[in-house]
Amino acid sequence: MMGGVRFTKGHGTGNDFVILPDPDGELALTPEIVASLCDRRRGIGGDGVLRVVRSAKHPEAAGLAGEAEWFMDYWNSDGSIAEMCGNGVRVFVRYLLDNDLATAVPAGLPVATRAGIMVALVSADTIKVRMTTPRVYAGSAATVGSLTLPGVAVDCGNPHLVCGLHDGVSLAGLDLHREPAFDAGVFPHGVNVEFVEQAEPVSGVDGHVRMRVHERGSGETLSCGTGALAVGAVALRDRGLSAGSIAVDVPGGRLIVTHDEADGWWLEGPAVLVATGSVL
Ligand SMILES: N[C@@H](CCC[C@H](N)C(=O)O)C(=O)O
Repeated sequence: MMGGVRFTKGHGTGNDFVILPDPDGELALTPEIVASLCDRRRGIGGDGVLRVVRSAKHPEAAGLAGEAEWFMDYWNSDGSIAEMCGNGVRVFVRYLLDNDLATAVPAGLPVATRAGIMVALVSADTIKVRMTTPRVYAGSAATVGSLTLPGVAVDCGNPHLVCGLHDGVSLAGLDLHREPAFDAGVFPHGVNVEFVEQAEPVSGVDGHVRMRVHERGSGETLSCGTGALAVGAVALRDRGLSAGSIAVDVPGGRLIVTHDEADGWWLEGPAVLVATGSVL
């Protein structure tokens, strides 16, 4: 397949990635290769692939090379390409730092993505990234089995549909083995669908919610950073807050979404590397 190619495995709140170092953009990645690397039984296993390539060496990022040395070339586990991955970019930064490809700077480490430049602040346990401003723009709905749930469309650089649960519907009870049905007129390129329920108050934040997600191109995952951003934006809006922080619990842990009117939208959580190896 790609004999001898080195990889690292990492995750952010259980959203896991195969990281492929390719500084000069020489790997001939295809959707089939990505899908086989991500296969959990016959491959390494992952929700997606993060190719680590110099911006100057990738046709989609060369224009950003003056602002960010590295480009996160993100692929979903089915081999499709996405604009952005919030957990992915945090794990990508952990990889750059641990492999001496970049150093953390107080002003933030810039990373190029298909959704533009993201800037990362690093601490011992977490990586916090300034994200694209989420745009809450339309009402829509998702159908899971016999249940149709109204929701709101949110553009986070990639498409999201945030659906709140009404009384009598439990988050744990949703069957997300299959892709929820959605309105292709609203989401012509597919959509990541988040299901949200309110959670008990926790200190230090303005709200606390729990979510599950069905990701475009990857199925149900343990976490989605851009999904948490979309959910956080809707939660702040629903509380009438133009700034503040929301704790978003995902099956794989907790992410914190913060909006600071002067400093933008931030996503914070753990980012961990777990193994390295080479593809046979
Ligand atoms: N898990 C990611 C999102 C990955 C891309 C998504 N599946 C899409 O196709 O838009 C995250 O942490 O944001």
